[in-house]
Amino acid sequence: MFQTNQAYLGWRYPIKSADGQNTIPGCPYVYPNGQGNMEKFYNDMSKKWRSDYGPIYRIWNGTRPEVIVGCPEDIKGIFRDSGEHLKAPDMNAGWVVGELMGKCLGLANQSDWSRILAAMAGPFHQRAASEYIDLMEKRVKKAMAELESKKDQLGQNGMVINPANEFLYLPLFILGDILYGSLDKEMEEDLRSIALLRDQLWKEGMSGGLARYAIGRFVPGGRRRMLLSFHRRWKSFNDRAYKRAQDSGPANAPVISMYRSVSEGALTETELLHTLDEMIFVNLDVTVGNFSWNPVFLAVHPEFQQKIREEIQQARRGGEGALGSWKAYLSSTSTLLMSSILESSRLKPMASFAVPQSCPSERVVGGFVIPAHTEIVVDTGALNVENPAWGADRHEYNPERFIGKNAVSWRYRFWRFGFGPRQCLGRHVVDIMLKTLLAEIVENYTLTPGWEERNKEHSEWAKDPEVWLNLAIQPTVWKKREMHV
Ligand code: HEM
Repeated sequence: MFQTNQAYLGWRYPIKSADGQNTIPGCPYVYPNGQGNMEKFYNDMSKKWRSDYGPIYRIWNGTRPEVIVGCPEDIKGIFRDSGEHLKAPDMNAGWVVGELMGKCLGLANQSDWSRILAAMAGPFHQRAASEYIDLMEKRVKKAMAELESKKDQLGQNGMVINPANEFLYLPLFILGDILYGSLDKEMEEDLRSIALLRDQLWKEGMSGGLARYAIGRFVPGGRRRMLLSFHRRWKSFNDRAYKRAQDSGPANAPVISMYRSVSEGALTETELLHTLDEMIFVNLDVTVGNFSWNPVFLAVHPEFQQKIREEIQQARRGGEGALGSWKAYLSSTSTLLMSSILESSRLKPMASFAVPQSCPSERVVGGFVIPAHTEIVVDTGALNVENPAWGADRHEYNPERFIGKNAVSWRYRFWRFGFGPRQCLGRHVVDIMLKTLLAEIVENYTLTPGWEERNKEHSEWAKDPEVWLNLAIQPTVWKKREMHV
């Protein structure tokens, strides 16, 4: 059966070199999941596959082919019209993932994409992002105070911190405040507990098997019950949040206009709930994972900690060379604070592979003819780290490489929020969120490594094997700085 599948899939999805002589290299199909998503994300096979097959190759996500690419020239040819791309249905992960977010903005195509975007983008425009700084600072200070209150458990000589544990719900609450108008205690608790259920379902979905193939829908049992419970609770939470915002919340809470779009027929209820899921839950993991490496790199590099601290002190004083005000500092994209976030995301991209998407027309990529509608995936490490354009020190942590440079200069060689006309909707807001949190930490604490084997290169640092994204597990020691005691 395996041989037949392999031969059939090769015939069904031919990908040949431009001269027709060679077939694209890549992994053989393996029943039932191919190389997705456990191999691709959880086990992060990127280095091995790159070394086995070269810069462009094919894997199987279930029985769907995915072409992996990682050269800037290829990325440019593929993503210049990303607004016209087709996203893989349900991320090629199967029906459970589809039930959670299959109709969200990030997986919608072409005219559906523009329609959902028009209804959901309002709160995430660049000009809106800095308006959330007060709200973010309030949430960050609350999270830090909670951390301080655990000091006795965590140790007087410095707290051993795993940011993924301590700040897990911070982005959830910040996004909740933005979307629904300041969350109350009950809503916080509700969101926290729905997030736990959602996390269980997501893991099921990503593990494949019956959660991938449609037949699994008809298998009674725990998975179906969990899904039903999640759908019921998620809808009920949003309906209540909408009603609260309408009756007594801020009149401009975005949830109000989003619900209005549904009643006016511009958006279906499922599109609304799936996009809110994407914004709140999918991006909770993404944001925490992305943030988690920052304290780890800074702990190993006290010299950059100190430089960022000096920059912060100058901005606080509003002195010469500072950016006028604290909010202007947090909004700026040309500070060392921002550069350190960029450098950490460069060396530890949010995931080893991007979400699959296909071009509406044939493309010749790396000498191979990729037929229209073939799903393409970016190998983020090949692009962000291995590409020689980053220079001889490309494997080193050096935030200053971004200083004085314009984002256009790394447009197709740095994967973070996607490429071309279609990119992450939350990018402006999330950058300010990350800067607000990191500034608070660096200003108030000195960070040192808290893990064994400190002399290991960062390329050997393990990521959390239980999580599909790149999530740091190296604990750091945070010691309160004297001047603030
Ligand atoms: C550091 C954190 C984050 C990273 C690294 C990140 C990265 C990404 C990436 C790579 C994409 C896919 C772009 C593509 O189509 O190729 C994306 C899409 C998206 N992100 Fe983010 N994201 C982050 C946080 C957030 C947050 C907090 C939100 C909340 C609003 C958000 C909302 C979205 C949405 C709605 C899309 C789909 C956009 C579309 O297809 O038009 N993201 N993000």
